[in-house]
Amino acid sequence: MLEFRHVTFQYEVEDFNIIDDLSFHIAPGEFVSIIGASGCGKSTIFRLTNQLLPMKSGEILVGGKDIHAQKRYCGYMPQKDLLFPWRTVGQNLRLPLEIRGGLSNAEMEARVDAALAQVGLADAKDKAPSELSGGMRQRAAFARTVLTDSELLLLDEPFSALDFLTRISMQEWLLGQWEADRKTVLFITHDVEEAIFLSSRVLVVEETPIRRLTSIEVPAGYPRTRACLRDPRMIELREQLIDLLRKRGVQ
Ligand SMILES: Nc1ncnc2c1ncn2[C@@H]1O[C@H](COP(=O)(O)OP(=O)(O)OP(=O)(O)O)[C@@H](O)[C@H]1O
Repeated sequence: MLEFRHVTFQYEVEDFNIIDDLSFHIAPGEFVSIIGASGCGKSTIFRLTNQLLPMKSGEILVGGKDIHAQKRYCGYMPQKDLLFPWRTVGQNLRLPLEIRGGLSNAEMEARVDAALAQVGLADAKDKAPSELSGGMRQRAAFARTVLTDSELLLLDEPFSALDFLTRISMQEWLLGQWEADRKTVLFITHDVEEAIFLSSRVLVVEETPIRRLTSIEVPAGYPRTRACLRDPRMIELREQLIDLLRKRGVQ
């Protein structure tokens, strides 16, 4: 679904390639987390994938095709929900449909209503984003990301600003969504436990410049509950990942 082929990228103000000849591959329907120390370049991988940044060399393929030959091939959810405060929740969700065009008003409303119902926000359609809790705003932002109709979702620390309990319930909620429609998810997080609870595979950034990602399989199947975190193999993996990150520096 997503393939980096020898991708190199340098920020203009820097004198080195932060991404240096990087190759990796994500299969369709996988849920893969990327973990690594703060500032190591995780979000840069997303910004290259969605063409917010231009690569120096290499190729990025989505669904087997070069990204430059495609539009709307990925949905992107940044760390902050970025709902537009002057639009209602429903109007925020309409945005990707308006940008895409080709749908009647009634069709757009029907899609927005279905998406809101799916994330448990049917009653929030006419509210302002400021009237929602943090968890509700993240669910609305996720619904808007899904309405891009992309098979590939890039979620950049979507729950980092939430309190502990809301975060746990959002993780469970996201797993349920993913188990239902099996889109390909690439998920950046600082939280090792969050990574292993959600993912089938974890990609670890062990060094900057990023030349490779260390891929580690998570020894748990789906459907999954938090009980899996008590499995000795999961506990061992959590400690192994923490050690890997510590080797590189403070998280
Ligand atoms: N526009 C920019 N120009 C120059 N340097 C940048 C730019 N954006 C990010 N950087 C630098 O590139 C490095 C990687 O940034 P990036 O946001 O990809 O890291 P990250 O791993 O996602 O960090 P975090 O986990 O803290 O969000 C950082 O050192 C950052 O200072």
